[in-house]
Amino acid sequence: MQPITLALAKGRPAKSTIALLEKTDVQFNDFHEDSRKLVFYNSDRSIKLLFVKAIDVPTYVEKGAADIGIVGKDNILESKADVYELLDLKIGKCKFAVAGKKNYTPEKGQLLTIATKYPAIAQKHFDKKGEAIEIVKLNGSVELAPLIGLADLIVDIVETGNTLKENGLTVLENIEPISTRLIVNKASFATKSTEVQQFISQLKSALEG
Ligand SMILES: Nc1ncnc2c1ncn2[C@@H]1O[C@H](COP(=O)(O)OP(=O)(O)OP(=O)(O)O)[C@@H](O)[C@H]1O
Ligand SMILES: O=P(O)(O)OC[C@H]1O[C@H](OP(=O)(O)OP(=O)(O)O)[C@H](O)[C@@H]1O
Repeated sequence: MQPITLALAKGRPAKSTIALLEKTDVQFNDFHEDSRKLVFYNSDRSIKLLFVKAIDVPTYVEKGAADIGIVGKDNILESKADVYELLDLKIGKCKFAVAGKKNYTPEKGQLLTIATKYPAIAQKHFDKKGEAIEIVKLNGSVELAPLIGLADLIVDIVETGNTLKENGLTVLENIEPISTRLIVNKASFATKSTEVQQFISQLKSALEG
């Protein structure tokens, strides 16, 4: 058996992912999501875990720095990485949506300004609809943009809807559902097929059990 490297996204879904792994034979004994350590090993050192920023996970996997990645679909879509997506872990569930002020209606022929942390996803959504937009890239608190006239609308993650509600905004259009996914490097899928398949089947059993 060859060792495999797993890139796990920091952030909200990390705890649930580790809890899922704990239902398999894969245990990272000294792992803690608040740890400042970035590299962990399972007990027989057959799996090396890299604990990295979510948006970087698809890059680690595409470039072969990790064989497998566990990360939100939002980051997979935004990175446009060329990887295989093989399993939905059904955790970290939320969705992408276009949101804005209630009853927002643009002027005819108006070039919409969209604030978002996810420019590639926003661009793709409006390209599909054949609508030209201008993007304002923000790194957080995106809901503020329509309130202060920085943008007409936002493209962002919605989970409970509380952030929109508390800021007087509403979902105007659903884009697509998001959850945590398992991705695999294309070369590793061929060269480490046994190890990758074994890891995936363990996770599948944990998900079903
Ligand atoms: N309400 C939510 N808001 C944002 N992300 C969510 C939410 N619910 C689930 N997720 C998932 O959690 C991931 C982000 O978690 P979190 O916001 O903790 O990350 P982060 O490390 O703070 O990210 P960033 O550095 O981009 O702010 C997303 O990639 C998404 O897949
Ligand atoms: O529908 P809700 O349950 O309210 O969750 C959605 C909110 O959570 C995320 O923000 P996050 O907390 O990551 O903060 P940020 O604005 O700094 O990105 C997301 O960008 C929304 O703002």
